[in-house]
Amino acid sequence: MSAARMKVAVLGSTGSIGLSTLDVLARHPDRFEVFALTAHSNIARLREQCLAHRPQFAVVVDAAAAAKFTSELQASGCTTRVLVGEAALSEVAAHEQVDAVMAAIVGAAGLRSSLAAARAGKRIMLANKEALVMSGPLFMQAVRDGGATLLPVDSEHNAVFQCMSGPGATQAGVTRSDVRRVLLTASGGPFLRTPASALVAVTPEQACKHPRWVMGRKISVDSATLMNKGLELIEACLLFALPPAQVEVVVHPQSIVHSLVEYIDGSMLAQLGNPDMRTPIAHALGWPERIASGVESLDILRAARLDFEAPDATRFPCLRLARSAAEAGGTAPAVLNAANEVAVEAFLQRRLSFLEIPEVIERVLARHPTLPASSLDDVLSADDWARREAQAALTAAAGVCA
Ligand SMILES: NC(=O)C1=CN([C@@H]2O[C@H](COP(=O)(O)OP(=O)(O)OC[C@H]3O[C@@H](n4cnc5c(N)ncnc54)[C@H](OP(=O)(O)O)[C@@H]3O)[C@@H](O)[C@H]2O)C=CC1
Ligand SMILES: CC(=O)[C@@H](O)[C@H](O)COP(=O)(O)O
Ligand SMILES: [Mn+2]
Repeated sequence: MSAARMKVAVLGSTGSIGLSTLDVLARHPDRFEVFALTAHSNIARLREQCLAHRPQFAVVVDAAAAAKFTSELQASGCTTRVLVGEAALSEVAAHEQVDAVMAAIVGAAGLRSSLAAARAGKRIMLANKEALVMSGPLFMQAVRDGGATLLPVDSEHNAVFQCMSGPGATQAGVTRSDVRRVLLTASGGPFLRTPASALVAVTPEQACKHPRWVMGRKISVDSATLMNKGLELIEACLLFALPPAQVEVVVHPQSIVHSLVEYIDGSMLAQLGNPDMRTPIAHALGWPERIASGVESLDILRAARLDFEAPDATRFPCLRLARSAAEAGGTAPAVLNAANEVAVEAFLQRRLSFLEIPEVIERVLARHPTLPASSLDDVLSADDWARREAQAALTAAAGVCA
C-alpha cells in the first residue's frame, strides 16, 4: 500500500496553510507521505514537524540556523536530511520522487520554487498567489510545458474551480466559452464598517485580526486593505483565462459562499462551507476524488442569512489599483505585488500608516512604464525596480507620518 502513497512536499510548512496542510495529511497516512518540509524563521516549529512527520528532507532557508537544527534533529534520532538555502526549496519542489507540492510560502519568496514545481510537472497546489500574480502568463506556460496539474488552494479560486467541474470541465488556465462571469467573494476584512476618518490610525494588531479566517500577517493586512481581493482578481484571470471585465468582486461578510460562477444560461453555481482552509486543501490533495478534511458541517440554519454588497472603492483603493494592473498586464502585476509587499511590511513594522499603503503602491505604479514580461528576468527586474521605488516612496511617506 505504501508504494502507492502520494509523496508531498510542503513549502512553507510552518505557516498557517502549512499547518492546515499537515493536519489534512495526517488524517490520511495510507494515502500520503510527507516528503519535504520547509521553513524560514520558525525553526522550533519545523523541528516539531520533522519529529511528527519524519520527512526525507527539511529545508532551512537561513544558513545561520541550519547547523543547530541539524544537530538537534540528529540528537532526537530523526533521519530527516537538512538542506540549506533558497535553492534547496526548488530542489525539493522538483525532486524526482515528489508527486505533489503545496506552494505555501508567502510572497515573492515562493516564486522560484513554485515555478520549479511547475516546470517539473508536479501536482501544484497553489496557495502562494503572489508567485502567480508576478509571473502571470509565464507561470501558466511553465505549467503547460512541464505537464503539471495546477490546483488552486486559495479558497475563492478553489471554489470557482469546483463550480467549473462537471461535464465539459476543463483544466485550470483554459477558457470556457460558457462562463459569463466569475464573482469572487470578499469578507470585507476587519475594517468593513470602519469610517474613513478612523482608518488613518488603525494598528497592525487590528489589521491582522481577521473576522473570519486565521491567516499569516501579510495576507491578513492584504485582506484589510482589499489588496488580497485585488491579487485574487489577477489570480482568477490567469487561472481561468478570463479578462478582468469578467471577474467581479462582491463583499460577503459571512465568508460562507467562497465564490460563484455565472454561466451563459443564467445559472449561478456557488461553493459554500465553513471558513476553514482544510476544505480547499483537502480538495486539492484528493482531486479528482473527495477526501475527509476534518471540517465540520456547515449549519445553514444557524448561519440563517447570506449578505452581499458592493465593495467601497473610496475607502479601499487597492482593488482599483489591482484592476488597473490586471488590465495593463506585462510587468504591471509584478510591480503592484512588489510595492504592496514593501508597503505591508513597513505597515507591520509601524513605519507606514494603513492609508499610506495604497498611496505608496499608486506612486510606484504611476512611475512604472509597463513593459512586456517575456522572461523570468523581466519579472525579476520589475520586482526589483518596484521594491527600490517603494522604499523611496516610504521615505517620502515617513516624513509625512512622523
Ligand atoms: N492563510 C490562509 O488562510 C491563506 C493563505 N493564502 C496564501 O498562502 C500563502 C501563505 O500564507 P500563510 O500561510 O497565511 O502565511 P504565513 O505567514 O502563516 O506562512 C508563510 C510561510 O512562508 C515561510 N516563509 C516566509 N518567508 C520566507 C522566505 N523568504 N523564504 C522561504 N520561506 C518563507 C514561512 O516560514 P517561517 O514561518 O518559518 O518564517 C512560513 O512557512 C500566501 O501567499 C497567502 O496569500 C491563500 C489563501 C488563504
Ligand atoms: C481564506 C482565503 O482564501 C483568504 O484569501 C480569504 O479570502 C481572505 O479573506 P478576504 O475575503 O477578507 O480577503
Ligand atoms: Mn482567498
